[in-house]
Amino acid sequence: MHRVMTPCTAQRWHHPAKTLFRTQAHARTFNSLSLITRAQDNTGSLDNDNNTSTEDNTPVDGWQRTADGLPDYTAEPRGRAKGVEWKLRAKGRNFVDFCRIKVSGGQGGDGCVSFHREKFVAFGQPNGGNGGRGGNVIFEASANETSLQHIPHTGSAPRGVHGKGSLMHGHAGKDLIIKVPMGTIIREVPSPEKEKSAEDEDEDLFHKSLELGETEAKDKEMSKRWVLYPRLANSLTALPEGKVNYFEEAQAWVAEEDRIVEARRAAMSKKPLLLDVNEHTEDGTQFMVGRGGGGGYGNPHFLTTQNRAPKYATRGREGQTRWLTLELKTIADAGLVGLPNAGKSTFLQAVSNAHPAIAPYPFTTLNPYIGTVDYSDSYQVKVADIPGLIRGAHMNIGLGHSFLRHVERSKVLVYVIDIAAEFGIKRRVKGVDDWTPEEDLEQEETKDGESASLKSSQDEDPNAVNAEYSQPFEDWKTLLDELEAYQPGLTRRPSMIIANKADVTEVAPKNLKLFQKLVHDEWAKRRVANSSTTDDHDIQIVPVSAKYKKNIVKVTSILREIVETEKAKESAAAARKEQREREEEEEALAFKATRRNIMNNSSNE
Ligand SMILES: Nc1nc2c(ncn2[C@@H]2O[C@H](COP(=O)(O)OP(=O)(O)OP(=O)(O)O)[C@@H](O)[C@H]2O)c(=O)[nH]1
Ligand SMILES: [Mg+2]
Repeated sequence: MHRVMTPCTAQRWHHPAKTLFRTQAHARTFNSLSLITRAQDNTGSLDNDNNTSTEDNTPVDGWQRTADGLPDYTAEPRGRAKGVEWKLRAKGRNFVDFCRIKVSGGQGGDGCVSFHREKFVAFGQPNGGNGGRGGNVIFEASANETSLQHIPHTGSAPRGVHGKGSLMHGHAGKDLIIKVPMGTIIREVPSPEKEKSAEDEDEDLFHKSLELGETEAKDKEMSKRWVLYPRLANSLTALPEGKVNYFEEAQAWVAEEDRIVEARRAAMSKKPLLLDVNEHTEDGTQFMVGRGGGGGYGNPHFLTTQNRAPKYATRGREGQTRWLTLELKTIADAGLVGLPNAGKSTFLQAVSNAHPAIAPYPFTTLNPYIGTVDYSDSYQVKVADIPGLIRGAHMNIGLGHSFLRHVERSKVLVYVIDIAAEFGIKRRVKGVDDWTPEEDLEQEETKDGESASLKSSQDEDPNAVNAEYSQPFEDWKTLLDELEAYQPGLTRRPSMIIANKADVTEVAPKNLKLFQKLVHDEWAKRRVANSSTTDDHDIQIVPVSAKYKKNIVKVTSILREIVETEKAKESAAAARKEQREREEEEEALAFKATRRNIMNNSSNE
């Protein structure tokens, strides 16, 4: 069975037949209708109302038109350019793989002050119920979620229900369950809201007392923690001489309990929360991230042998509030890495039944996309297609490198190289090549005012074609450099190269030969340099045509081989770790037993 997971936004830019219409039947109807309209337009035999879009040149479907008024599928659709610009401006900050959320557990329900009332029972016992606990905020690992798009900015669980008379306790607030995709890292961050200090609170109280009068302000403050029986406050102020103020006693108890709860909460929040929902996490595992506040006590809680009619109850406690950042690092077996337009999405479409956007302009893919490659024996390999990488991505050029986090967790790196690329000169990237610190220094040293950087660029002719120059090789090196700049050691992962667009027979075979030679030389050099740490694997280069699905099976079988080897290595390492831990535990137990024996023997003597 094919299973494709994709963020919703990634599906936005498809072939028009896929974007505009829900079903293929709709698309077919539209295509046949539009063909009829076009045919009629060309013959000019029909001056109908339907072709207003071609008349006033405003295409209804957003695609640019060719001179003869037909949609130009090779050009970037209108409106999309804006989307790309926005993405480029935001440098990946607006990916749906990072978000911040404020979670707050629900407040506890208030306790109730109530007394039993019955005919001939004038002064019944207190019977106010306790308030219910506030709801918790819970994150649940879900294999069905693929992005953080659905995560709200604030997640507040509902409060507990208040207690009622006749000892009816309020029920607990419902837990708020937020589903998070596998591969999410949850971190607690400091609150951006300014916390009120004790001085600020005093000042607030002072202002309130100016507004309301001192006693009223105090009552209001007290009512934040206490539920008082009507007219209790008056009776407390006019307490006859010699009568004990039980309320003060109750306040002291509650203050002591508050202190303990605060200390426990402070101890718990000392270490900021850090959760990793990774591939070892089971689907449906729940993590409590915002604890609901406890419910308030009803008045029977304050019943003592002396005080038979407590006329106060407490309010529910505030729930726990936390600020969390969620970062999604897609978990895939293989990550496709390549320059824009190399054919990553085309390859993914060829090997899986994913339908990523494919178009001949750069940055077609704006969000990571995952497809599953299915083998005949039901084995599956998850492949992640990420946006194109360009030189300088580590300096946040292009879409930046924020999306590289999606290959960070891939076991295998698959470099997709356009083997038909033929420029002959080094591609210059704005912001990377225009300026270097060395150029600046040279400029300073130049006395005659002529820019040294200009001179140096004149000295070496950029258009000079080097016999050993290979654009695909330069592209591959760019990818390696960018990955290394993002995370040192990333390129040491098991990897393979897809030499895509091998169907372009004019250039591809010639390019491939040189590319293979240069890559093997470079790889050998790197293996020597990193001999202590590099896995001793060679890099395989497979020429394919993703567009025409040629040589795809070879790639998928090599990919499976590498993934299986890696998985076997991982499970062997996990088993070794488990064995070591078990041995350590047994050793510790044996040591304890021996010590106990020695102590027993010495006490017997
Ligand atoms: N001739 C030929 N063209 C190909 C092949 N694979 C992809 N293309 C074309 O290359 C262009 C870019 O393909 P995409 O799959 O969108 O490239 P991408 O690497 O995903 O690009 P970005 O998403 O922008 O990073 C499209 O016009 C494809 O039709 C191939 O094997 N042969
Ligand atoms: Mg793409």
